[in-house]
Amino acid sequence: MADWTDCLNFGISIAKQASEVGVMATNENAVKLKSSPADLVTETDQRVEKILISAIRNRYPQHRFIGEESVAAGEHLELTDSPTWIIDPIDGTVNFVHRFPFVAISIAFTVNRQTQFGIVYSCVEDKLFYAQRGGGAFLNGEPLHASGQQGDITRVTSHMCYITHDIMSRDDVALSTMTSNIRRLLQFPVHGVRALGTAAVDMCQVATGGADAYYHIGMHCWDIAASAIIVQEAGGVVMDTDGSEFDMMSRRVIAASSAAVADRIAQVIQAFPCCRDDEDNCGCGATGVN
Ligand SMILES: Nc1ncnc2c1ncn2[C@@H]1O[C@H](CO)[C@@H](O)[C@H]1OP(=O)(O)O
Ligand SMILES: [Mg+2]
Ligand SMILES: [Mg+2]
Repeated sequence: MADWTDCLNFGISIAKQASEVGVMATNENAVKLKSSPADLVTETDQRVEKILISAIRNRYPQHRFIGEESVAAGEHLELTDSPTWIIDPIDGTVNFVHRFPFVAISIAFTVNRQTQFGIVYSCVEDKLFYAQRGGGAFLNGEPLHASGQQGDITRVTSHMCYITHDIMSRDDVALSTMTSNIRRLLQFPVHGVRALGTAAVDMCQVATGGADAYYHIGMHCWDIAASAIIVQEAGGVVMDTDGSEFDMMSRRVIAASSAAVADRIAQVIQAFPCCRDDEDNCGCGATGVN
């Protein structure tokens, strides 16, 4: 089996460099709207993606890329069997613009469409989450372990802490489904609900054991691919919101401390129409969700 450790180490070093010269070096206030008032892009997002892709391309000229800002600029999104880097240059752009201190660079690497490693660098916190397939998950070099929480409602100590998401869509159907899902989740024994404003770092909280579950519908592959393998390698579970196998292109994810917790969430939440990442005009009827 091929060993992708060199690529992992290279990805870690360029994520840190791009954070230093791009994310942390910039006070950005030139903002453009994308799909909704919560979906923003700045020149720094675009610059950081260029820094990452040109460094990787220089070192690995045969590799392919799926980058959030390249796709936004019109590049076709297609995951093939070739080695592919899936990049979110700034996860948490709204935070970045407001200087709310959670922004991350998220990088996943796939071969034969299977994720080999994931890197989430939380720039302001200087926290480096990473995991390689079969090699465990780490935070700044220390092993990560999901909580193992089973969601046993008879024990106060087993009450869960959920991480949830920002509601970024302004579409009526999506909004009412998401808010009613939060009400449904609060019927479980829940100690607290949190959201940091970056899906990648939110999901990594499940890998640390600090949160027991995260779910969302409407993210893109670059938001969740890296943190999904980090959760799995920390002993957590990722699945589709309908309970089926996790598919990074489906834009639906539950990340949880155990299969029991993930299953319970899958049973209560409702989905809303949302086109797959790898399907143009899928005809699902979604409006304003992208
Ligand atoms: N259409 C959208 N609008 C706003 N945020 C989105 C989004 N799709 C994904 N997100 C992600 O949702 C989280 C909170 O807004 C972030 O991780 C953000 O990623 P981004 O910052 O890379 O856009
Ligand atoms: Mg993102
Ligand atoms: Mg982004």
